[in-house]
Amino acid sequence: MRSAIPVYVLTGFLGSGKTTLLSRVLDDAKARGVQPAIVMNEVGEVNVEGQIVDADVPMAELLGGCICCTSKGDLGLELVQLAKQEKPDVIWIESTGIAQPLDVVEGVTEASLYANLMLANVVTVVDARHLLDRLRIGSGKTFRLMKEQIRAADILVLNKRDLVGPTELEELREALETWNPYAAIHAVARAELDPQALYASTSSNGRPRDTLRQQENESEVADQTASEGRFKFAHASEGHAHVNALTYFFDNDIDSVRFEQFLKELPDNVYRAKGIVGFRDTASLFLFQHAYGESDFLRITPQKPVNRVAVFIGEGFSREDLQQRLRELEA
Ligand SMILES: Nc1nc2c(ncn2[C@@H]2O[C@H](COP(=O)(O)OP(=O)(O)OP(=O)(O)O)[C@@H](O)[C@H]2O)c(=O)[nH]1
Repeated sequence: MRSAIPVYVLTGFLGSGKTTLLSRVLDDAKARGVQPAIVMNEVGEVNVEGQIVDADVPMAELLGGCICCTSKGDLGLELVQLAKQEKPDVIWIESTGIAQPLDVVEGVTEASLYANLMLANVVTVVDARHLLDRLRIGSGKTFRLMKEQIRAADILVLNKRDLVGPTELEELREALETWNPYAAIHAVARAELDPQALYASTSSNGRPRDTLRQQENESEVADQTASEGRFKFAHASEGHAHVNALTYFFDNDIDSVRFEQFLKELPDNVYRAKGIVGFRDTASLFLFQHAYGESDFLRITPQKPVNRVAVFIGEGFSREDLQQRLRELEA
């Protein structure tokens, strides 16, 4: 019998660099002749990056909700279907930036009851700059979720090291080691690391998955504080109550300068924006990314028709205001 298909879970807060890392993983798999399959989960109604992923990589999409609550059952079904139909060598799940990792892990382990697959590593990508800022504040739901994602990891990718200084990087490394003494830490920029490091076996470092699960259960009865070196795991639905998303489809091309200005002026409670836009001053399409105050534009030539669309994810922002401003850009 063929050995079980390893399933890797990629997690990390919104905009930390998960897709950047996944694209390296896919390139590496292609170069080595390994057939991957991916499951991409998005809070918005559209999988922006999924529209430009290589067509020969089987992909399941879970849209309009987070794996760890609204799409949890779907994750199991998609995994079983992918495993049986595509028979890939490896499956990567990119969860939303707001996913509670342990719920995703549970979805995978459940699926392994029905298909020949098994949970391999949980890889958490951490945005160095963002974590540092949250560390300074030292509380809040986002900070708690980041810590949960860090604690659940077998491998930690401390990304965006270009945005912090050496002393700050050391401070972050110490925090990661305190919260998760079991995971290997890779401090990188642009998720630049040898993807083979992600496949390293974790059984040898004795990472106690069961202990982690036990801690989660304990936390339901004990309200622990960060100062005690432990913290409370929020229940998934509570953790998401504050998150909202807007998906906006453009009917028209827009002006590039005004759009850049619009991104710069996005309110602080919009953590993440991404999409595909057409600009009036050029015939090309662009994939845009906006995370934690920084924007990127990449000219794309999709091999299939794509939507002109923008997705915004944040906490308690006014969807109506944003929609109005987007309509003005189209006028
Ligand atoms: N400065 C800097 N920017 C980075 C780095 N890595 C990724 N980015 C940028 O950060 C933005 C978000 O990267 P993604 O890889 O899309 O992040 P993600 O975690 O997949 O985002 P979501 O799926 O929306 O949660 C993009 O604009 C990237 O180009 C890095 O190391 N340094």
